[in-house]
Amino acid sequence: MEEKMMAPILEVEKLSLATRSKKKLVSNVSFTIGRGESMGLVGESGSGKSLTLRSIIGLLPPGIEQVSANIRCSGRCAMIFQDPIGALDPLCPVVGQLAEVVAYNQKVSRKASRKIAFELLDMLGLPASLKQKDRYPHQLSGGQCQRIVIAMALACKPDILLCDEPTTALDVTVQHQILEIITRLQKELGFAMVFVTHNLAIVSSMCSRLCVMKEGQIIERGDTLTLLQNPQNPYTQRLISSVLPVPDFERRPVL
Ligand SMILES: Nc1ncnc2c1ncn2[C@@H]1O[C@H](COP(=O)(O)OP(=O)(O)OP(=O)(O)O)[C@@H](O)[C@H]1O
Repeated sequence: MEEKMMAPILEVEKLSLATRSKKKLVSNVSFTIGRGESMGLVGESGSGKSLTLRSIIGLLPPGIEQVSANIRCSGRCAMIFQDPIGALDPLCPVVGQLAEVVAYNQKVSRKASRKIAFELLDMLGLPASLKQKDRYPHQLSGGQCQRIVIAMALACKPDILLCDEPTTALDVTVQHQILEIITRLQKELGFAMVFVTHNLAIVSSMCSRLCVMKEGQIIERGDTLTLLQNPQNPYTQRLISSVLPVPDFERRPVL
């Protein structure tokens, strides 16, 4: 089923990627994202989700080549990676790093960039103490580092945010807080989103549309809830049936 069209902010047409030795990694991936829209990208490990996102932002790893693609992005694009600590420079205090991203992207003075960085700290619920004493990434928790990374992405004033499993490395309660922050910010700032995850509960609550990838191709796509309720492709059916149900503690017999 082809997706419904809003004013597109991103169009990916026939994206194919391969290694230098011509091993196909992503084949003919196409999708369109409307302004403010959220699309989930799910599928087995190694199916090409991360490489698809990296292609859009032009950050393919060395050794991977774009064989074909027509990518049209009519706005600013930012990306949040899976490993927040790895995404930060370990040798540079975090507020300094954030201010640098602000200064570079918003073309403002050093002083103004620090002020904007402080506003972003507040927006992301980071400790006010960071304003008095900056800290290195290893001195923050994983959740705090991911908030810094999100703040950096927002400093680019993105029209589209690419999220590559942004909560996978975090514990479940922090995952929930980060997802709430992303949802709130999307409502406030109106950016579109492509959200890569293995978690179908996350896509069902955050994404109106869903693409399922397998072996480098999109094998099924559609409105998220319709697709999850009525998957057509046998792989999607297996993916959905492999989700563990929440235990029904009420009915569990007392041992
Ligand atoms: N730098 C690289 N060099 C060679 N092959 C790579 C490289 N990075 C990824 N690949 C291969 O490309 C394919 C797609 O990888 P990708 O990281 O996009 O998968 P993914 O769907 O995001 O997986 P996961 O859910 O585990 O993150 C995989 O077969 C992977 O082994």
